[in-house]
Amino acid sequence: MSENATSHLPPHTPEPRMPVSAPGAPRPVAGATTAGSPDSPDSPVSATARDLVARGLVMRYGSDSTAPPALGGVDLRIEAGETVAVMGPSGSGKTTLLHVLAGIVRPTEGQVLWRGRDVARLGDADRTTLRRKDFGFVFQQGMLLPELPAVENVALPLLIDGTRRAAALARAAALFAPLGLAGYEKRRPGELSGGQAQRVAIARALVAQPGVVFADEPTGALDQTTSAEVMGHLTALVRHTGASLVLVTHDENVAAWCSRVVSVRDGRVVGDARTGTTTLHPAGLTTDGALR
Ligand SMILES: Nc1ncnc2c1ncn2[C@@H]1O[C@H](COP(=O)(O)OP(=O)(O)OP(=O)(O)O)[C@@H](O)[C@H]1O
Repeated sequence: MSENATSHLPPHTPEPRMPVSAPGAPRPVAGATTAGSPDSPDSPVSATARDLVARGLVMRYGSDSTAPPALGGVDLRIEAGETVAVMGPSGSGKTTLLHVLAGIVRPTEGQVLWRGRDVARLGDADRTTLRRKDFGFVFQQGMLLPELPAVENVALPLLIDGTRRAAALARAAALFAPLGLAGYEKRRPGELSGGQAQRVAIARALVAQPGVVFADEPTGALDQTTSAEVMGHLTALVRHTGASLVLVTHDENVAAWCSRVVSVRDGRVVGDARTGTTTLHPAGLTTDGALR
């Protein structure tokens, strides 16, 4: 990512308030510090309208009230600009938590507050609009439309939202150089490597400048080197746009790119730690945590 390339990006909000670390490998999660009381969803400390707040989330699939719930009472505040990895054993509720926070499924109990509204209680149409305008998504398999060129895949959220075609394609194309994809705009997904396809998916998730990006095992299908490259691009771009990131992963190397790690077990949050990580681009182009 070059400075010239990033200058094509949309205007961005100020960088999040994180300590700065040197470029290079991300810091290990083992060096994490325990998050303090400001993370309590009820804490007024540093609360902003762009925080995503979960209160008392309970999720039961099906009607058996005696079965253990997938979420057993989750309270969480994700501050604007934070990059949060959600970790935990298989079946612990990570994906359920991500889906509830993103308004993909409704919780059995509890609230998800975003910009003064309870996402969990919005009607279907409002939740769909919210997911389209305010939230971006990256999944393990990029879920790109195979028949469309990469740039049209990226432009899709804007086109669906009514942006004129030329403007949508221009905004989409502006993301290719920062993601190291210059020249790949017209390739179809089948003509891209796994890592390139995931970078296209990242561009699509960010093109509408969402407030929160949700990513479920975004590098789960990639090797370690490609995974690090994709995570570098994802976290750098998210921070550049001022969005928050909520990322589900099993991989500590992936979690280490995030500024905070939330551990989930049996549907409950059992750990919450700051890693101190900020923008760590693989190319080491920044020394102050900012993309220019
Ligand atoms: N659609 C569903 N219907 C019924 N039960 C479900 C559904 N989705 C998840 N569950 C159950 O909810 C619990 C939590 O599942 P979830 O997928 O959230 O866990 P996870 O931590 O993301 O797991 P993994 O790491 O294996 O993806 C599990 O017991 C799972 O079987």
